[in-house]
Formats: sequence, C-alpha cells, structure tokens
Amino acid sequence: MRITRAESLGGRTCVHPSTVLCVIGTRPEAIKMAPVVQALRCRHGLAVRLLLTGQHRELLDQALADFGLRADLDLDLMRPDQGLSGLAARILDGMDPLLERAPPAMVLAQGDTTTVMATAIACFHRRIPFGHVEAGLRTGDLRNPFPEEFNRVVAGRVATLNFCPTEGARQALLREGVAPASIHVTGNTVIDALLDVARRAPATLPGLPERGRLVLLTLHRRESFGMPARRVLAAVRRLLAAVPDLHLLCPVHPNPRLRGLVHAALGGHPQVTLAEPLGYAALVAALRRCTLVLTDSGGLQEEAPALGKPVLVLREATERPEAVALGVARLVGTDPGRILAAATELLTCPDAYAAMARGVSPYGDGLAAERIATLVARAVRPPRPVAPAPRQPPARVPILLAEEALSP
Ligand SMILES: CC(=O)N[C@@H]1[C@@H](OP(=O)(O)OP(=O)(O)OC[C@H]2O[C@@H](n3ccc(=O)[nH]c3=O)[C@H](O)[C@@H]2O)O[C@H](CO)[C@@H](O)[C@@H]1O
Repeated sequence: MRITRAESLGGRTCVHPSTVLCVIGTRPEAIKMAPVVQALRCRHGLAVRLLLTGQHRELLDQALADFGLRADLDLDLMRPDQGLSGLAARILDGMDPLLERAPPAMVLAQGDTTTVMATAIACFHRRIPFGHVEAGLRTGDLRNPFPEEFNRVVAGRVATLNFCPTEGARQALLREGVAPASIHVTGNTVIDALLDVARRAPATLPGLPERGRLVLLTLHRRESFGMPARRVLAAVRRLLAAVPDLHLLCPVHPNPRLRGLVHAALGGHPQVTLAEPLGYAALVAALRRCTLVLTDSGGLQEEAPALGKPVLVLREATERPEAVALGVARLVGTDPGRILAAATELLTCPDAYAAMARGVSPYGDGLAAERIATLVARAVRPPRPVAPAPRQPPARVPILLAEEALSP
C-alpha cells in the first residue's frame, strides 16, 4: 500500500463526520470523477478523501496529473496478468480495514470497473452509504460488455444514491426495481471534464500533418482482443488506401494483447501516426482536430458528439443508445465491410457528414458534478430542522429574467 498524503483516512476517534471517500481505479474513472472531487471540495463542511485502488497504474497516474488530483491513499493493487477475481479480492481486502477503522459518511465510485463493483460490495458489508456516478448504463446482456455490465448492475443495486447521466439510464434502473428515491438524473460528468479541459487544450498536436483530414482510432476493450481487432485494423488499412489524403492517429493502449496487433497492422504506414496514450488535454485537442472517430471506448462515444465529431462505434452493442438515436453515433461492430462503407460514406458525402456532425450531446451540459455535489452534501449533512420563523409580512419574490440568468 502506498500512503501518499494522510496516514490513513482518519483514526476511529477523529474521522470527520462528513467525510466523503471517492474511489478511483482506472483512467476513465479519474477523468469522470475529477469534476466531482473538485465540486465536493468547494462545499463547505465536507471532508473529501481520494482513494486509489491502482487497478490500471500508468494511465491512472497520467489522468490524475491532468486534473491536478492527488490521492490521500493508494492501495497500489495492480499485478502483472491480474485476473478479475484476484483483483476484486485484493480490493475488498484492502478497503475493508479502512472502512472499519474510519467509516466515511459516504463512498462514491464511478462507472463499471472491478474497482466500482468491489467498492460497492465493501460498502454493503460495512453498511456505509454508497453513491454510484454514471448509474443505469445497460446493454441488457450481463456478459456484454464483460465484466462491466455485471459490475454496474451490482453497483446500482447497492447504491443509496444513483447518479444517472440520462433519463434512459433512470428508466433502466426503475425496470430493475431500484428504489426510485435513490435515482437522480444529473448528466454525465465526462462533459464537465471535457468542457473544462477544452478551454486549456493545445490548439495543435506536434507530429501530425497540420492540414487534411484526420481519423482518431482507439481500441482497448476486452471484446476487441484477437479477431475483432484484426478485422477493425484490416478495415482501417482499406480505408486509408481508398482515401489517400486521409491521416490516422491511434494512441495505442498499453495492453500487450492489442499493442502487438496494432503495430503489426499499422506500424510504418505513411498515413498513420501511432502514439503512446495521450494525456487528456492532448486527447481533447486530437478530438477537435479530427474529422471522424473510430472507437470501442465508452467515454469517446460521449465526448465526440459534444465536439461535433461523428463516431463509428466498433462494438456489437452499446450501453449508450442516446447518441445513436440522435444520429450522431453509429454502431458498426467489427465487420470490415460495414466499417469501410460507413467511414467512406462520411468522408465522401458532405450531407451524410453534416447530418452526424451536429454538435449536440445527449450526455449533459457540463453541470453534472455540481448536481451530484449538491445531492451528496444533502445526504451527508441533512438540513437541520428550522425553528419556526417569527411572522412577517410576505416577502416579494424576485423574478430572475432569462437574460440575467445567462449573463456572466
Ligand atoms: C463498457 C464501457 O464502456 N465502460 C467504460 C469504461 O471506460 P472507457 O471505455 O471509456 O475507457 P477508455 O477508452 O480507456 O478511456 C476513455 C477516456 O480516456 C480518454 N483517453 C483516451 C485515449 C487516450 O489516449 N487518452 C485519453 O485521455 C478518453 O477521452 C476518455 O475520456 O470505464 C469507465 C469507467 O468506469 C466507464 O465510465 C465506461 O462506461
């Protein structure tokens, strides 16, 4: 265990009664939890602690640095070739003594990783309120995506507060019998992170052609390992041959099961830049610069539409149907013919492109973290009963005009 700032979450006797413990294990959790941690830290009277499981080490550290977040405690649990059960067991084992010694008023975790599932169970065992950020995403197939669908079902069942990004996610929880009072539609905190970072993202990216069309490709999901990734990469090579002025940027995920495949298929290609994983500001700059996104990532399905970039989703199912329904994302799977046809259409037909590049986001307005912080503060510090006020003449309620609300 790496102790980074505090010696523990607090001794049994001195723990702050309004401590909120935020738990993070991977890069996307750091990106999506950063706005929540920042919003909670601005609330008076809350003590906010950050606990890392270290499920994915390198990418997690990079993302934390991007948002200036420092952990209070780091379980540092990543092992080479780690299995899901071993990881879950280590998280439960590592977290339980912390929760026993200094029970926080609430624990928050984001998304659908093993970190989230194990954190929810650890809280359940210790009867500590658990809040789930990005609750209610479902494909409806417990084994796809694996293991994430299972992880989020567990988290949603245990949570006393479920923060849903969309109304569709709320409905999914209601269908599963989750208590309606626990569910709140807040938007997705990734839009908060994106808008914040877009303001300070670099305008250009070194090493890329300054002009011309750019495709951003990311691949990292377990479902993509092996043949699906080979098929995607074959489609990409055909696309580059069909559109000679096209350049491709692919930040290569460190997982060796994908890295070798990507380098074998695209390494040395004159139209391709293979990069190390990008810091978040560079990733946002790449998103702004690109024409089209090809990805199996969850987060990029949310970010790209918000910046007006069409996304072709390299998966057979998505838990984010809203962007597909709005027509700003398309589910193309991993069939090379389908990927090639969809990408070529977008790159050769301006009307088809304009129909997808609308710059509308079904995932939020950038205020999700503020809403979550308000709900958490209310749950952790319930409002004190107010003594009846002395009788006074009725006050005039000021009317806020729309222009006033919108003015800076
Ligand atoms: C099944 C599923 O969909 N599960 C998701 C999974 O996350 P994911 O699929 O979105 O994971 P990645 O693709 O690894 O990360 C994406 C983030 O990383 C940024 N990025 C990317 C490349 C790069 O070079 N530099 C970067 O900065 C990128 O912009 C984006 O924000 O877990 C999350 C947490 O629980 C869940 O929320 C989420 O449902």
